[in-house]
Amino acid sequence: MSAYTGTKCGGAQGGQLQVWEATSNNGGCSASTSSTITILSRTTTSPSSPPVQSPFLRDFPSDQEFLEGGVELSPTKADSTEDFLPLSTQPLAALDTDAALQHFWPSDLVSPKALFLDYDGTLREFESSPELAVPTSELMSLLQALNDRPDLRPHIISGRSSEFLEAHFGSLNAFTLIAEHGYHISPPVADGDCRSWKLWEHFGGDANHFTKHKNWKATLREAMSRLADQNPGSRVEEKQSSLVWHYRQLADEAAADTAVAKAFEDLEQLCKRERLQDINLTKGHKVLEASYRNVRKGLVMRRLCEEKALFGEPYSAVLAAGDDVSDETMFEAAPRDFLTIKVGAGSTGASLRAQTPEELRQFLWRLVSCR
Ligand SMILES: O=P(O)(O)OC[C@H]1O[C@H](O[C@H]2O[C@H](CO)[C@@H](O)[C@H](O)[C@H]2O)[C@H](O)[C@@H](O)[C@@H]1O
Repeated sequence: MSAYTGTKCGGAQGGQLQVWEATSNNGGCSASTSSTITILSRTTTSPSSPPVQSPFLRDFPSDQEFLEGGVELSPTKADSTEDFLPLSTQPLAALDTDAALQHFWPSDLVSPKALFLDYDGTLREFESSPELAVPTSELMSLLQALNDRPDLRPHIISGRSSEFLEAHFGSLNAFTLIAEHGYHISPPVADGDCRSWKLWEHFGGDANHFTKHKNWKATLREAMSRLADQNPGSRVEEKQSSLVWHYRQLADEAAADTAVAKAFEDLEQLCKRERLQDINLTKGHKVLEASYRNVRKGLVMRRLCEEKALFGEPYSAVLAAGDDVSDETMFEAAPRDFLTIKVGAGSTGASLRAQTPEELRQFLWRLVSCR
């Protein structure tokens, strides 16, 4: 297992490190190259070893403190990854043997292992409306068990609001909670302490405080409300950095598909007309979501992994699981030896697939029990 890390001025330890230039397992194509450079600090990096441009980080604002790209400490193990997982997506059962699991999830290392877990459709089955999809007691026991393992660094990385995540998972003090696809982040706290939330901006990302989102939201809110009126049963959910049109409750599926295709086109046109350039329109599971373009789960996951490494605590393994379009950004940003798990049907860049949230939860219970 290679620890995926990054470097930051003053944070990286000196020595020979392996730079991961470009790795993607998207669509089953993994292309990675690596080169060795000596890193002391950004200012001492030799001009003959320029910062490596990573395709996953190119949307970051110019953050001079970060060397773009990641650092792989033990590339030899990554090379043998394909012995365990071919490039195409495999059933999660491919990790049934202890040897395969050990490769991605070693139990003999002192460095912690991180989990980036999406919520709706991944940890928890869908419901007809967001209010109904609260965590079950079985899910809470699983999350508590992950929380209690000192060698794990669990994260919930969700499209849900910070209020929802805090209300249901705030007491899981070892968890990092990531709301609205990365717009808000709440780091772990000491047991019993209150949580605080920071904008993605504070982690080097470009979030823009929500007051700056007022204009585009005003325009799209009106259009989405019209959609809800025209399609009885559908509704609009508003979060700080996004607007979501939910249509799960439209009974006539064929009519819903037509309405959704038209709605997507209309909203796209509206964004063009009004020059709402920073807005991403995505089709998720029975939702159309308009959100701020520079906040994406993949960027956030990668930056948080890098930050740990920069401060001398690289993860020995990382698992990312999700079911939807927003989770694909995590799979795209993940080096090949991250454990990436798509939940449910549909095309994916993940290495593994669990058929249902239930199957994923069983797998997580297995991780809880291995020492
Ligand atoms: O990133 P996630 O944790 O997967 O959140 C994505 C969206 O989840 C919610 O909507 C989804 O779950 C609802 C409850 O099961 C379901 O009714 C809806 O059809 C799903 O799309 C949530 O309401 C959104 O805000 C999140 O962006």
